[in-house]
Amino acid sequence: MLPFSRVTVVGLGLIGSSIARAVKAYMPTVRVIGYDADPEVREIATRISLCDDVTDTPGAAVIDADLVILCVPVGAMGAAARDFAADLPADAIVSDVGSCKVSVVEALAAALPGAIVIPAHPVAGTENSGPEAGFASLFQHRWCIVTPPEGVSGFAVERVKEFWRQLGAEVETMTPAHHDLVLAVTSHLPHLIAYTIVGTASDLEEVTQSEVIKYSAGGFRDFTRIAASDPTMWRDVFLENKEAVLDMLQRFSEDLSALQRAIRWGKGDELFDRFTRTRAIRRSVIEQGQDDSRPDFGRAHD
Ligand SMILES: NC(=O)c1ccc[n+]([C@@H]2O[C@H](COP(=O)([O-])OP(=O)(O)OC[C@H]3O[C@@H](n4cnc5c(N)ncnc54)[C@H](O)[C@@H]3O)[C@@H](O)[C@H]2O)c1
Ligand SMILES: O=C(O)C(=O)C[C@]1(C(=O)O)C=C[C@@H](O)C=C1
Repeated sequence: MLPFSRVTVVGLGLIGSSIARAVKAYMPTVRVIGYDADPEVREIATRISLCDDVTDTPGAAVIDADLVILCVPVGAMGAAARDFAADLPADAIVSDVGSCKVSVVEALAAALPGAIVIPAHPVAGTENSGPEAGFASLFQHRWCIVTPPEGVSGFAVERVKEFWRQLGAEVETMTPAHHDLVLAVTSHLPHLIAYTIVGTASDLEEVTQSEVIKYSAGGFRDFTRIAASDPTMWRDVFLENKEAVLDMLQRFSEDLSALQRAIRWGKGDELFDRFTRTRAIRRSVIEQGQDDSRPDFGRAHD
């Protein structure tokens, strides 16, 4: 059974446009309405028929919705929700896809007092952004973490979970604080490291820009993909998940210093042990089906 029949997507970039495409592909009878603050994005969304309708105001987009999903940068969630608050039907469920949850939960509670808000985070994406970057299969076999507030209706939570299952995701539930800690180490810190290493390489006076490009065949190339991720989105993630990221960064710096010492003092056993442990982690990631390099895994564009 369909959990919703009228879905509104606010923010028609990579994730919003992927949701719109996935709803059309996997729940074809559901009506999808879209809104984006950027008129150029609205124009593209209309031209490529992303939704059944793209409205010029946020209020018109939500007026008869039973699910509204905010797909804007995490620092813009509160403002985007305030823009449609007056027109939101009382029984509509509001959700979001933000990469961190504690600050988004607070922003949405302040912007939409009394509304049913059930946040979620599909742990799936790419380094690209905008309405033309999305694809329907993005969420297939990927995790979607739902962070329901205490006291919210179990039936409403189940509808949001079922929505994500029908888009192909595996659903998990967590508290917002636990989500932010886990994602700080599995997603936010890796992005910070990628932004740093690519910046460091391009700043080296002894190595020319063309050499960085020419010889970036292996590990560095993978870092450049991550470091090409959207600057607005990631600026907001680091500012809004500040405490958890700083906590993980502190641990990372300590571990990096230990490796630095091991290299300086020629402690080969220490390096070997560490690399053996991390190789085992990579192998269990692959065994659990989370290997992005598999051609059949999640990323196949439709
Ligand atoms: N990119 C990823 O890999 C990824 C994965 C999972 C979750 N997320 C989360 O999804 C959200 C969207 O990310 P994205 O990658 O789709 O970004 P994107 O840049 O592709 O799209 C964001 C869209 O939001 C619009 N927007 C900004 N402020 C707005 C407002 N106040 N009202 C209406 N529209 C507004 C922008 O014009 C833009 O079109 C973010 O919260 C991000 O943390 C991203
Ligand atoms: O695959 C990528 O390009 C991503 O960065 C996706 C990724 C991640 O870190 O896994 C990025 C941010 C999200 O909130 C969820 C997914």
